[in-house]
Amino acid sequence: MVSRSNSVTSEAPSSLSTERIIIVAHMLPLLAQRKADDTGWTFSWDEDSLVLQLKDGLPEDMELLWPLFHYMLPLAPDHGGRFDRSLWQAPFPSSEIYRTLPVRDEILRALLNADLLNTRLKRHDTEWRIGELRAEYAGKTLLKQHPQRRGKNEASTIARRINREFGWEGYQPVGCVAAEPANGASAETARQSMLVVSEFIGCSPSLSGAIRVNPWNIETMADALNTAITMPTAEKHMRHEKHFKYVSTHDVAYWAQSFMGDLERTCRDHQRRRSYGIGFGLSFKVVALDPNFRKLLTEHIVSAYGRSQKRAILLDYDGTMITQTSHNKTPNQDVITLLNTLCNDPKNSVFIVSGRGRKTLSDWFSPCERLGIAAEHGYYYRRGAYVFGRGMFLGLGDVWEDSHGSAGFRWRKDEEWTTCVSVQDFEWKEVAAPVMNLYTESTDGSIIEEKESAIVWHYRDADPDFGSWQAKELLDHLESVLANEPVAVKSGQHIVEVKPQGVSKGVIVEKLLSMMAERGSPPDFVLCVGDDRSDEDMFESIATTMSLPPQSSMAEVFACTVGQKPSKAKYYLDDTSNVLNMLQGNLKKLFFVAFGGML
Ligand SMILES: O=P(O)(O)OC[C@H]1O[C@H](O[C@H]2O[C@H](CO)[C@@H](O)[C@H](O)[C@H]2O)[C@H](O)[C@@H](O)[C@@H]1O
Repeated sequence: MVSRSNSVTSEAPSSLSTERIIIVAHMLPLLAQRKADDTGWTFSWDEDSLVLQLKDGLPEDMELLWPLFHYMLPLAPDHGGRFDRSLWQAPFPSSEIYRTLPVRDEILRALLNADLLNTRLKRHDTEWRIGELRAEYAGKTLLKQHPQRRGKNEASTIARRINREFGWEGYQPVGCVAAEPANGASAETARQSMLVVSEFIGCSPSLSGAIRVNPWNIETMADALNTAITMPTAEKHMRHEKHFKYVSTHDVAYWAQSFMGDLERTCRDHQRRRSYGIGFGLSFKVVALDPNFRKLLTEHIVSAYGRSQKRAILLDYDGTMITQTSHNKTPNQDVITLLNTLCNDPKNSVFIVSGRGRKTLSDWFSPCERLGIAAEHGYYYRRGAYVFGRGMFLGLGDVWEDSHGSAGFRWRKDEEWTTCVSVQDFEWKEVAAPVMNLYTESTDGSIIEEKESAIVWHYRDADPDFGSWQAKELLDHLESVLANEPVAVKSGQHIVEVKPQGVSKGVIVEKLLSMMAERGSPPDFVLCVGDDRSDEDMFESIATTMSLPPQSSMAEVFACTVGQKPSKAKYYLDDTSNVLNMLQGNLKKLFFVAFGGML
């Protein structure tokens, strides 16, 4: 709280009597410093700032509260990053002001640590603004602009009634009101009352029959009042009915209940979850993870791997087999050798499941004879020749029998590509491309990649903040212009992609697993590793597919994300080198076991 100095601390203003508080300038930026003992914050401003000028004009018995708690409250969930029921309900500064705040990063980070955010105008802010508007309007403009309304005193009659009922000495909530002649305030009149609301108040979008105005534009405000007064009665009835229906079903109890319900739902799993602080400095964040979410260690997987006879190994490429930041994305010799070693085990069916194009992937993985590839998020996949038993050719995939008589299923690189869904119409590309071009023009460092089934906007080399800002805009823009097209607009690692509906890594993985089962080789071991949002579709689909027949009920499933983050996968590995080590570690351990510990 502030009294006569130009600094303020973050202690709660509990002793203040609300009648003596004046709220001002809640959009003014401050200098903020964390206290040396880390118990809170100190905020201050320049001697000649507007806050002090305002304070100087106050009567002696008034105190000035700069509503610091608007900014301090959000810092609360940041303390220790604990997940109590933290909720934040306070006005948020406009983006122009927010950008100038010295503590903007801390505020944002703390907000992200809250369980629920609800930003609405509080009552005292509204009152403060009403006060300003009253002074500005003083009831003059409607009558000046619409002289035909002069001499009619219905507005002031209603205003007097409301002021009598809701005002107090020195405070009159209504200076001028929009309404038809009161006619004895009958029920009939009430059913045709009109609303003129500020576009800035929270309920404005909910009241669809109201006339919305920018209250700072006196002329449009006057026009709106006039429109409200002169509107045909039938239309007023219709608008009133809408409002009546809405407010009688969405009353205070409804909002309170729905708000508390949201909070309950968000916090339901808190007792079970474990919170981790991840990262340093400004990239520090707290994530709440399922207690069963754990690091995938070789010992978790190696015995299941050893026991199994038909393994499906599904690997994403970018961010999983190669780091997202490396300039040269071509797989190195270690990756090729590892994949070949995996593929050469007749018990393994190994797939790369990637968003990349089929040409790139088949060039890169040409040394891997037996590797299955799903390209463009599974739109294309490469089928192998199907050989039943030893050497009998059937034409789809490759089933073999080893010396112990167990059957397997493998892919061959020289086979035809096929598509997982049939897409006839790519005309939407002509709508999407010009929109992407606009964003490429205005975002230095961004480029467009045209794939066979999809178009991708890349912004990895753009300014990081501006790039992700533009990506959000582009996503919205594309979703609206392509709303009636059979496409999905998705964001990924520094990309925004438009692809045909029904194409996802989840769909192709389901297809691959089902094909193995249909051909008599349901996998009894599934390992799936990926880092990106598109890989979450694989994790979800594996969980569903493997829980249903004809899949083996004994199958062991290891879905693993790269990076410790909320995921549908049960396991995580920290980075790509962890992934490669895990795969190599498995192979080494098995080799070691197979050769009686002679490695
Ligand atoms: O499914 P993935 O194997 O993870 O592939 C997804 C996308 O990979 C490519 O983009 C990625 O690499 C780019 C650099 O080569 C990088 O700028 C981008 O941020 C990465 O996401 C590919 O170009 C996309 O088409 C794939 O969807």
